[in-house]
Amino acid sequence: MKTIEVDGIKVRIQIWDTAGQERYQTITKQYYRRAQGIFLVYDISSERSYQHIMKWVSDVDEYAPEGVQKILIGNKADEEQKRQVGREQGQQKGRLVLQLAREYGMDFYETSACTNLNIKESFTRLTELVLQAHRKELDGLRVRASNQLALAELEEEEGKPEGPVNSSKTCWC
Ligand SMILES: Nc1nc2c(ncn2[C@@H]2O[C@H](COP(=O)(O)OP(=O)(O)OP(=O)(O)O)[C@@H](O)[C@H]2O)c(=O)[nH]1
Repeated sequence: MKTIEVDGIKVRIQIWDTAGQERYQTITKQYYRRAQGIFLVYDISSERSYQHIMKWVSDVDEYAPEGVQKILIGNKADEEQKRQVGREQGQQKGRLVLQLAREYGMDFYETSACTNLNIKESFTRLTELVLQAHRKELDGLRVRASNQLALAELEEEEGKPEGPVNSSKTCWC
């Protein structure tokens, strides 16, 4: 659990670090179901880790809720001398890193847990995206609720007898 401030609002976020290894996949997939935001992380010094990103993307598409927010992260940016995946050069089935991120609607950051590069920024951004999505969903619900209310009022109005009810006029004696 961590509390961060986004747009002046204090937000408590729960962070899960899922295991990357294949043998923990069954457990990992269970975490997707309740996720609101996901970082897809590769290691810039490992082309192999970048090649796995597409598999993570398709798992997220399959197991995470529809509106889940995703950010692509190239970690270990401090390991420049060991870099195998460039921001521009890293290829994933012919797509460059930035192209891949754009195609899947993901923001992209290079980070370093060692030097703290872009750590706060990426967490703040993901939280911002989750809040925005949440607000949109709430706005949608509000519009739908007020439409239904208006419809109900209209139906009630239509159900009423026309004109004012005047007891003296309805009396035949
Ligand atoms: N140089 C450098 N090393 C890092 C960075 N982030 C993590 N590491 C190192 O990379 C190794 C693996 O880190 P983990 O945090 O265990 O990676 P993980 O992705 O959670 O690994 P899985 O348990 O397989 O999912 C450790 O030795 C870390 O110290 C970074 O930004 N820069």
